[in-house]
Amino acid sequence: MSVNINELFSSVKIESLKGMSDVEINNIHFDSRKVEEGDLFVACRGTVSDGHKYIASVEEKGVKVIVCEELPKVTNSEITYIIVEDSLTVLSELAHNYYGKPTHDIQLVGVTGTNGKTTIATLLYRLFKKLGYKVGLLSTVRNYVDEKEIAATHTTPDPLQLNALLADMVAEGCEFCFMEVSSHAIDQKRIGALQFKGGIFTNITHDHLDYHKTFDVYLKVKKRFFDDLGKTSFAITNADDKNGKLMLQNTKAHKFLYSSRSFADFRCKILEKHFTGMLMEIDGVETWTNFIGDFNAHNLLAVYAAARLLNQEKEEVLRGISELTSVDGRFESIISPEGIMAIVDYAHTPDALKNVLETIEALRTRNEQVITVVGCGGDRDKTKRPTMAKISANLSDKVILTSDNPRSEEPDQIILDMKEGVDASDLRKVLAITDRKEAIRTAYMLAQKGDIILVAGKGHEDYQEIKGVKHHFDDKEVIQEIFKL
Ligand SMILES: CC(=O)N[C@H]1[C@@H](OP(=O)(O)OP(=O)(O)OC[C@H]2O[C@@H](n3ccc(=O)[nH]c3=O)[C@H](O)[C@@H]2O)O[C@H](CO)[C@@H](O)[C@@H]1O[C@H](C)C(=O)N[C@@H](C)C(=O)N[C@H](CCC(=O)O)C(=O)O
Ligand SMILES: Nc1ncnc2c1ncn2[C@@H]1O[C@H](COP(=O)(O)OP(=O)(O)OP(=O)(O)O)[C@@H](O)[C@H]1O
Ligand SMILES: N[C@H](CCC[C@H](N)C(=O)O)C(=O)O
Ligand SMILES: [Mg+2]
Repeated sequence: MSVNINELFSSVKIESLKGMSDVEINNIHFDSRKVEEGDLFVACRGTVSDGHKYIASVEEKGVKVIVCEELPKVTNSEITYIIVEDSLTVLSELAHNYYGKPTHDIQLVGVTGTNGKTTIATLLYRLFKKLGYKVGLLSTVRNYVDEKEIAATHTTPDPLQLNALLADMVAEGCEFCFMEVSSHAIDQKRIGALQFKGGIFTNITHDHLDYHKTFDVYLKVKKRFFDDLGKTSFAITNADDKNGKLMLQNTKAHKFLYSSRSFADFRCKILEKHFTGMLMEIDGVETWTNFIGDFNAHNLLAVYAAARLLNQEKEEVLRGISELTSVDGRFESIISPEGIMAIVDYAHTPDALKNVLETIEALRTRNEQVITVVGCGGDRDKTKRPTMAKISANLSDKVILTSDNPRSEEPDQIILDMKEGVDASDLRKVLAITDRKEAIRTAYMLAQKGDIILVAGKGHEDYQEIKGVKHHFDDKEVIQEIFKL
């Protein structure tokens, strides 16, 4: 596709320009390795490197236009240089323009928060499919352009992939798209130019402090998503989260609260809890749901609120919600022939782990043991390691500390970092087995009929990244093999 740069920059603030202003380009790239002759390159400053360092290499490849924050010392007269204040912001605008401003033709709803994004976005996608619409989904687990599945590499894709997917959805006739908005995506302006019909806030607890450094910065980054919503959008927040209301403090959007308490615009109550589901009262109507855990009651209420604000009929929405089932790797249970229950859950933050273990605790009927198998990812927030081990030991009868995705780190060191957090009185409950499969096998050997094994942290993931290499690994597959199912 060839595009004139005047069209491409129609909505973009340019600081200065050197070279021709009327040029046609083929593609936009922010990675020098992908640039081909006739393309436009946006030099972005990143967390590890700086795109400005690769300007010479894209010039050699025959790039036509370079967008940068500062001119290189030596410029090439055949190239147009466009100087901008912030390349990342401009990249997202160019991507949106290049793909025909897709969010002007689809109702886009973003979900942000530490936990619950995949659950809510996926359930909204499934609900709207049930309601008869063509729908798009952008999530950690997978992306969908209506029924066409596209593998996901990030929770929120980069601006080029993101807008290409949205344009695909528009071309396919999708009326709605539900997407996860990660804090990294807000900070890196991946979603910069998108026009959202609505935003949903789930909760904010400890995660990603490796990237954001402090909780306060993390909070402000999340809030920016709501600050930037337009006047005709809606913003829905969890009033039961300590920072729920703060998120909407400066938004121009119409504000709505969801909560288990009576003052909220959207309310729910849990009437009964079972291992197979919960009987809830949602907006005054008794509704059976196939989910368990107070956190899932909040997730379902957020789904309900968004569907209602997107003008869907109350009864149809509630009927649809009662038919929904759990999302891949989120509280999925597998029972062994002798009656041992394994639960696979993507809990990879302290709050998620606490919620899942408290949910299990609330459902325990006899003296079953709870055995938790858990690890923490390498090259990510190290400060959550001791807390996750402490929570596991506090709320389980036995804990096997193991590997998650160690990435480039030493697996045993991650386990040691975790173990530091275990209370002295709980140490006797804790084993350390580096190999995740062996850890799950040991949990099975320690378990008896009726016991519950929680395998936390990897959920839907089908790989384990050790020393930078991804190996096939799927918690559910491993459990099925060990259970001889
Ligand atoms: C830390 C982080 O988020 N990094 C993301 C960021 O990369 P970066 O800009 O920091 O990359 P960089 O290596 O510093 O390079 C700077 C610039 O130089 C360019 N470059 C670099 C090398 C080269 O040879 N040529 C070249 O042009 C790069 O393309 C880039 O534009 O921008 C890239 C494009 O959007 C992302 O792919 C990349 O995600 C990395 C791979 C990643 O692992 N991110 C994770 C942490 C992430 O984003 N996670 C969240 C989920 C979190 C949650 O669950 O809540 C997500 O949304 O997936
Ligand atoms: N509303 C919630 N509040 C707290 N914990 C939750 C909530 N919903 C889900 N969880 C827990 O968090 C885990 C991750 O849920 P989910 O994948 O929906 O979150 P996410 O926000 O998409 O995570 P990620 O940041 O990795 O994309 C679940 O497996 C469950 O343990
Ligand atoms: N979206 C999360 C995924 C963590 C999943 C866990 N299995 C790990 O690898 O650390 C993150 O980027 O922190
Ligand atoms: Mg997710």
